[in-house]
Amino acid sequence: MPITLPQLTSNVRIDTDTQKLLVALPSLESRLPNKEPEIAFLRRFLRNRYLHLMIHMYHKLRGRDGRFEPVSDFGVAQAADVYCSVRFKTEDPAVRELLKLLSKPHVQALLYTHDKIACGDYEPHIDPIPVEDEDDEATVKIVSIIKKHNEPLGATIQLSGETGCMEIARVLHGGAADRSGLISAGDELHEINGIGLFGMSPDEVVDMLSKASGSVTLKLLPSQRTTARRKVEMVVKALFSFDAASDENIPCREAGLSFQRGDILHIVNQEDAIWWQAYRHGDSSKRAGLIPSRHYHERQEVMRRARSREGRSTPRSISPCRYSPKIPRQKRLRKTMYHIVQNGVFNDYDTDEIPAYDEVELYIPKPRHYRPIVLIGAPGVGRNELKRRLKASNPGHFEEVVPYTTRERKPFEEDGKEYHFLTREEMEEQIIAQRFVEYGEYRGHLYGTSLESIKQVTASGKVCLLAPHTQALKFLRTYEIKPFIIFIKSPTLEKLKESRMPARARATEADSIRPFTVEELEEIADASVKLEERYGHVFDHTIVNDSLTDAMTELLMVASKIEKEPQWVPVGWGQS
Ligand SMILES: Nc1ncnc2c1ncn2[C@@H]1O[C@H](COP(=O)(O)OP(=O)(O)OP(=O)(O)O)[C@@H](O)[C@H]1O
Repeated sequence: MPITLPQLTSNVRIDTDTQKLLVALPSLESRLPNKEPEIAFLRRFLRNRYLHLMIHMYHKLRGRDGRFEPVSDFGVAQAADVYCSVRFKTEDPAVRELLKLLSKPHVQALLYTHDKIACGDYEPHIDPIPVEDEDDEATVKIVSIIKKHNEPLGATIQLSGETGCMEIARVLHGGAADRSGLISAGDELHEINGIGLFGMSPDEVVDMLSKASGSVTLKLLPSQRTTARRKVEMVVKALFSFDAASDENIPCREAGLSFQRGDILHIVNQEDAIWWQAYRHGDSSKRAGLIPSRHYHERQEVMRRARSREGRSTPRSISPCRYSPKIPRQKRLRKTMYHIVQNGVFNDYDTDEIPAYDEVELYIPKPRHYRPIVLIGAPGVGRNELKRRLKASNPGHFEEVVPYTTRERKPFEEDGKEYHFLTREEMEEQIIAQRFVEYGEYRGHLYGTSLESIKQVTASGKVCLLAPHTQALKFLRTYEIKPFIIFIKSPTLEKLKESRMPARARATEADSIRPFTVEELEEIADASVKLEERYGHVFDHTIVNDSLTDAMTELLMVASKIEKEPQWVPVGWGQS
């Protein structure tokens, strides 16, 4: 394809050296008759306006026409600084515009060129790369990696602000680069399979690397940094879900590790403040990917919450825990015995805390010392029904706690059987001492579930069953209690309507059958979604209570599993 160059215009002065060359061209033509097209190209080139502008600039810089003093020679680093300090303030349109500008390759190239010139680094020079010289082995390293088809190199690459060279930003644990043991963060990457990378963008290099398979040879200049690699390995439960493909800030999407809330991850590297490295538990290759650091996730979440607060027209919505279907009081009394009292102590669990990762360890079940099973769910979803059925499936093995009350004992009641009876003063004292996981008042009497009675059931060698209010979780999730929390989830509204029609509701207690209104069912479905959103990170298992038979089968299966199989628990719980 012919190359057309802009023609020289009259306002650019041709320097004397170029003039001499132009004058010499005709004699060159006569001596090289078969090179006419090349000489014609050279003529056009020598008359090109941009060449003369460049020569003009060169003379200026060399001081022939007076000197320019640069204000700074680290524009690239300054731009990177600015980028990092404002990258999270994306709600501001001016910041978004700035980030866009700073990410443009031509702006980066301009800054890079500026810095080179400002440093006086414009003399042509070729880096000596004494590859074959044994004495200089430490200067350049040639690494050959056998890479499977489609296998990533396992390293991220960036353009160094300091040197302008392509460099290894991080080596991903377990990847091809890591397995070679020869590639480190900070190494300059100069060639891939003999092809020089000068002038290429990181994306082009990544593309080139991903296409290469079989033996891939890299020429690297070792990093001068003396980073003793800190080997930290930590097993965590992810308390949020992450989709690498939709994160705008991830340095390399392909290197990201997407995960779901509840997944168990092995974090193998936390050197980077923003991107940690982890592999999923059970992944036999142990090849790590990038995951958001705790700090980065918290910042993102704070921003997301702030945005959603701005976008909300009504004031802060009430906690899903406070949702409760409008069940006639009399019937409610029979079933739940008491209402939760809102109290400052409970409120802080639902929560400004941002769940990120919970460090976990394996808990090995012990014979005759079972973790209490806690059924959590929207009021009316069926927690108590399932709890009753589970107890009925093996009454000698499963046990409910005996609640406390301040009401008068009836003649047929035994203290410690139906209730533990306390005076109001005694019970209030115990409430203040935080001995109750939940309590409430009904018709002038206090009712509550104490931590002590849960411990007693466990100590008796039975599985303690609880169906408390969500806010009790704060008191239950302790090393001493070690609850296994099962979320009883509402099915879709349509399915809820089908299964909860009075004719179909099959309660174990005949008097607990009650008709639900459509409004109540809507509240159950809605509260269930909100509960899962807010507390999902503490649930160990989820059962959708659509068909009672299916939900029961699953509950029995889970209950048997937790007595036999090791489980991930918060670190510290597994010790005894
Ligand atoms: N899967 C189901 N199909 C049909 N009916 C169900 C199902 N699960 C529960 N029910 C019925 O729904 C009603 C409410 O259940 P349950 O009392 O267990 O709710 P809950 O979650 O304990 O709520 P509350 O806190 O109000 O007691 C009961 O009549 C129960 O029999």
